[in-house]
Amino acid sequence: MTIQWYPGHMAKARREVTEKLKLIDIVYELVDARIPVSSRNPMIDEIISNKPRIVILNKADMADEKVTKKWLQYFHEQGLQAVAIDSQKGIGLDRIMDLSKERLHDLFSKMQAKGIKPRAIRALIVGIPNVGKSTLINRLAKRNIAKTGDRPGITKAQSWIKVGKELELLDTPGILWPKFEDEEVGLKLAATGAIKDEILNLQDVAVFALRYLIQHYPERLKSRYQFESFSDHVVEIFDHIGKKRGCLMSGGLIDYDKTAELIIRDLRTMKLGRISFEEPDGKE
Ligand SMILES: Nc1nc2c(ncn2[C@@H]2O[C@H](COP(=O)(O)OP(=O)(O)OP(=O)(O)O)[C@@H](O)[C@H]2O)c(=O)[nH]1
Repeated sequence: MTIQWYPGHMAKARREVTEKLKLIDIVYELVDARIPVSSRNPMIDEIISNKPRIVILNKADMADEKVTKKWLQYFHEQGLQAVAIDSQKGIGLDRIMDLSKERLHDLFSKMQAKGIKPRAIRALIVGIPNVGKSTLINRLAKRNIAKTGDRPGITKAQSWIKVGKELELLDTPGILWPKFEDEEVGLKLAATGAIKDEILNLQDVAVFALRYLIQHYPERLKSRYQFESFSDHVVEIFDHIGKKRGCLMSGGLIDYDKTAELIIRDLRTMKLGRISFEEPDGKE
């Protein structure tokens, strides 16, 4: 789903998340491990405020492991707990629970000291479109999704999903907007598939991706597209790939749209391996 964000829509999304925050103990902020900053909501700190939070780097199976490690360190240095997961295969999910307990230990001890009966941790998943919120909810819930029903005393009925005995998730995640006014962020979102292809220029996205690959992953390019001699000029690389893969128009001219499509498809289907598009010590 791609949402067209406009000011009214943003305000509504923010209001909805703020409402939900009142019901929960902890926020799971889902980001794309390949672009952990570009896939964040630009106002997230303000929106979440001082509610406990865990940053979850999803789709870690598609990101460069070495870079993901740096990101985990980066968030740690920012005072945030972070974990890298693959919600499609369910890898790393146990760690979410461990970190949640760790983070909420003091709060729950205080509640107990006040005589409040121990209960499950209540959590809300938030993130930009397509980051994997539903996949994570389904994974966590496994097959035995149990809704605990509505809670009294809240304006809008909310359903909870039980995850074992110790965790309850709000069943509708909070959808937030990305920082799309920044062109480079838009290109990164497009390269990773977070933005629908119809609303962007595929050639721009492919050129952006190629430039990044030339700089950070030249070996992957060389082996995927069999370069005999490798130029680091993006147009020559584009031409080479177009020719090599038969993306030609009548008269033998290179079909740049087709070539761009092929490059992007290769990227998204991991034919070029696990790739991260931003690093904490580099550009965002
Ligand atoms: N490889 C990989 N793909 C994932 C992972 N998590 C989700 N996906 C895929 O990413 C796509 C989007 O996932 P969703 O769960 O629909 O994302 P969402 O955040 O709920 O999206 P919206 O409903 O648009 O807000 C789907 O094709 C998922 O299969 C993951 O950890 N690894």
